[in-house]
Amino acid sequence: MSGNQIFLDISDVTVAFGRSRVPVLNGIDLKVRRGEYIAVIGHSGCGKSTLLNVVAGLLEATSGGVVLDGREVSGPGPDRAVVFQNHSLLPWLTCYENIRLAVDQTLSKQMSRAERHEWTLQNLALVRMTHAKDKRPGEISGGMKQRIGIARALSMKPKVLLLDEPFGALDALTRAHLQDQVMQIHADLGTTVMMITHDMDEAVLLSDRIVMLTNGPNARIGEILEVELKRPRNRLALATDARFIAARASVLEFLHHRHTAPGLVSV
Ligand SMILES: Nc1ncnc2c1ncn2[C@@H]1O[C@H](COP(=O)(O)OP(=O)(O)OP(=O)(O)O)[C@@H](O)[C@H]1O
Repeated sequence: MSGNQIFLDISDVTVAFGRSRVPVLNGIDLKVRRGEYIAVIGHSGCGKSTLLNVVAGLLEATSGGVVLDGREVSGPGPDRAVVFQNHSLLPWLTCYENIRLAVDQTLSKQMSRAERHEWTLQNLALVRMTHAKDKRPGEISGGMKQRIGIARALSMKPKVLLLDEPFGALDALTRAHLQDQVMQIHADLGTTVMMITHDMDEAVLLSDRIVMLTNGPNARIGEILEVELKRPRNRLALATDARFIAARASVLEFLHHRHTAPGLVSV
């Protein structure tokens, strides 16, 4: 990938916690194009959330760094919106107000009050939650809360959407439904996405590339799989698609057999 194609540049990121100083992540190098959908997969505890937190600016790398659209990441910012597994909506605000708060915090200089109202409604519509705009988080399902969380993140017009196992706590049907919505939003808006998942099917269905981390400590990128499936993707058609099955098998094989063999890849 040439220099001017790189939108998100994760460069030689090493993270060590505490006294032992044994790095959790060691020398993570990843170059992401604008609009690319990246999944990060690896065994529990290998450092996926740690990597996402470094990109989010919630955690400082021990060495190495992250550059987004030419600017060094040095703390959290609205250009990197995060959606966590456990929806973090404010329970005393309605769905509309949860999104509106984010809009007011990030876009009040660019948009008038009326425009911010319209933009909030547009983002509710984007995740098909207009009907629940006046409900509070306690009155809606887990899947609906995640949809509001995604709408809130997108409403900030982030350069990168960071998803930390966003569908992990949902039942299979709700999960499938939300994956389809995220695929549609990615197609419509061209958002650059970095998503952590444990789910191989999800990784293959949604991503352009799957970054597979070796086990920690000292986790590295073991392999990067290019998912060469045409978009739009249809989950039913893909279930019997030989390339989908082969990509899934490749991730499975890595997670079962090759996760301890740190082969360095250049990206
Ligand atoms: N703030 C912290 N202080 C000390 N150790 C930490 C801290 N955050 C994470 N770790 C350790 O770093 C390692 C990687 O954690 P991380 O949450 O990034 O893994 P993960 O791959 O996201 O795991 P999972 O898939 O289970 O969510 C773990 O051993 C964890 O205990």
